[in-house]
Amino acid sequence: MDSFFSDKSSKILIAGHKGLVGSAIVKKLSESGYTNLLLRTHSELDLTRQAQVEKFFSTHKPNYVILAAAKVGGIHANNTYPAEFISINLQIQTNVIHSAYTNEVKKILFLGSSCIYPKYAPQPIKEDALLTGPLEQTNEWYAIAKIAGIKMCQAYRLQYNWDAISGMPTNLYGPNDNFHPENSHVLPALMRRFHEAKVGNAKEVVVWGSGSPLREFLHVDDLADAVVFLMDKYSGLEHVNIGSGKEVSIKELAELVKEVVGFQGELVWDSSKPDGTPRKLMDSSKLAGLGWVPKISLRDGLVDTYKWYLEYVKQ
Ligand SMILES: NC(=O)C1=CN([C@@H]2O[C@H](COP(=O)(O)OP(=O)(O)OC[C@H]3O[C@@H](n4cnc5c(N)ncnc54)[C@H](OP(=O)(O)O)[C@@H]3O)[C@@H](O)[C@H]2O)C=CC1
Ligand SMILES: C[C@H]1O[C@H](OP(=O)(O)OP(=O)(O)OC[C@H]2O[C@@H](n3cnc4c(=O)[nH]c(N)nc43)[C@H](O)[C@@H]2O)[C@@H](O)[C@@H](O)C1=O
Repeated sequence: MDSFFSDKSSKILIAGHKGLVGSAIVKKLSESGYTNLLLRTHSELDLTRQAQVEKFFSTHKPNYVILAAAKVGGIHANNTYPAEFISINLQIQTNVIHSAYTNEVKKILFLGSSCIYPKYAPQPIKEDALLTGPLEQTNEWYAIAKIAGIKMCQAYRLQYNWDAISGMPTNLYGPNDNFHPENSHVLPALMRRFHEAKVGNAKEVVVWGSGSPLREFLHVDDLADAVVFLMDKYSGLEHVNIGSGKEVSIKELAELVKEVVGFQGELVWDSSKPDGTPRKLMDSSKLAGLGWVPKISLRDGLVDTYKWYLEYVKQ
């Protein structure tokens, strides 16, 4: 009767609402008429602190939780801060999932990442490839935390018959992304570098690695749409892949970002930087079978993101 879609006045906690994913989910829910979103910044509520999290849940009693708060970063950040990536993510997800259960949240959605799968998983990667082989080293600490999150949702579902689900997004991008020069993901890093090179009349831009790795990108507005769809339509033990189904090489991506930004110079490849996993195209046919498909092409999404960057980020 009071399902996620039908009761627009339900109290919904969107943890991490200032981030790339959380902000897109807030926008999607607000546009869809949800009126009772519970939003706390990191400084207002530190999710690594168990006592703070428990107090928040027992005071505010959310009906639903979408967990989009995490320690997140690109290949360099993952490789450089392994202790933070495993410990912060384990703490956040353990505190939030457990307090959500004990405070009778009706449903929780946990977000993992496509890096949970084995480095050499058969492509496109189906959900059942989880734990079938060794992980990519550059992000194995983050991946281990994410796998623990999926397993925690499964364990609570099995023991308590509680509606905890997990979505596995592919590489995401869009407004409110992190544009840090070293710690961000490839797409915002290149957008910023090409923009600064264009403005500074630089002749060349450095791009990391060999350019040969393949990646699958999804605009964050599509991801937010899929998350709301899963909150309403999916209840099951297995996690669900959320991808675009389209992959590009890093070289193709760099050329596309260069074109969208309007940089006229050359690309220089820095082979001292790691390539990471060679390929991680997910099979998102389970989600398609439930009735959800993405809408935003990579080119349109890049144009939209650069427009946002010019309005909100550029110096
Ligand atoms: N971006 C991507 O390409 C992908 C992301 N994902 C997953 O999606 C989810 C969201 O990622 P994304 O939006 O990109 O990440 P962001 O870094 O953009 O956002 C994460 C948010 O979590 C908050 N946060 C971090 N630590 C804490 C804490 N201790 N207490 C409270 N809030 C905290 C951050 O606040 P603050 O900045 O103030 O610390 C930030 O607002 C994550 O689970 C991530 O693993 C999955 C696949 C790909
Ligand atoms: C979403 C996913 O994202 C991370 O994995 P990743 O896909 O390897 O991340 P990435 O976006 O940082 O790099 C993609 C590719 O791009 C190349 N590359 C070129 N030039 C730049 C560059 O300037 N910056 C970055 N970051 N990469 C660059 C880079 O060398 C690599 O070959 C996980 O750690 C983890 O966070 C996770 O789950």
